[in-house]
Amino acid sequence: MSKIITVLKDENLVINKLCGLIQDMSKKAIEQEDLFKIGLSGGSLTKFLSIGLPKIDTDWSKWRLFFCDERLVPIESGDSTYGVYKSALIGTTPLTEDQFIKIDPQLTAEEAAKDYIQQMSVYFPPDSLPRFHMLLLGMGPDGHTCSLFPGHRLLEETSVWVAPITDSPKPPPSRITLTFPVVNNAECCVFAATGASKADIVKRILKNGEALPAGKVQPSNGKLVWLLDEAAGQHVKDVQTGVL
Ligand SMILES: O=C1O[C@H](COP(=O)(O)O)[C@@H](O)[C@H](O)[C@H]1O
Repeated sequence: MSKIITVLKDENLVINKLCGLIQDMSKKAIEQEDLFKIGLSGGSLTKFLSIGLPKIDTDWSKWRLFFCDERLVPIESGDSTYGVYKSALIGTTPLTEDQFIKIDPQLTAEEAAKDYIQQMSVYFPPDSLPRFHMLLLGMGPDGHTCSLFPGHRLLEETSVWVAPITDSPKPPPSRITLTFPVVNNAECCVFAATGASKADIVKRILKNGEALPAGKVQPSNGKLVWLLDEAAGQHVKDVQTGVL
């Protein structure tokens, strides 16, 4: 695994760098496979992508957008990650609704996870682990990523690509999430975190090496990138690595 930790001056620079990386990865994937398979997270990432993605240069028709995790709520709810991207990206980019691989919020979490695996099987051969070109990840103040929370039994889940969770410590409680074997099989995983509220957890993971969920993201045959602004990265400037 190659690992890059970069602390940039402010959130705008994080957004520019993140979207520049997405542009480069999309071009490479489209050249090689004629399709770009990317996984999106919710939370603060929705804001970064809503600002940055409309400015990039790419062949949008080749994109297929999946969810690293999703909440089992109606699409109209402010908690629906797809709902947020739908309002922010359809109309401001050439993306269309059918390029998003969405959950069915009418299903139970268990049914939705199985259904999502079925939908993924159209794009990934069922007999090996899915290999996303890129996963865009967030990290909560407790160190969770996707809907993989500290101390939760799903951290050990290895038998399915996508798991249901009905006791998420962060509301809403019912969600589905990619599991670690899939996350760590991606070509490139990128964390973007900004603001002083993330400084302590960033230090615990990147400096102290605590085995929190976000710290367990270590793509076995891929690239890991952490993009931080000065506020989030204030305690880790001395552990910056690599060049982007
Ligand atoms: O609940 C969630 O939280 C994480 C982190 O969100 P952030 O707002 O602290 O960046 C997010 O990555 C995940 O997709 C979401 O469901």
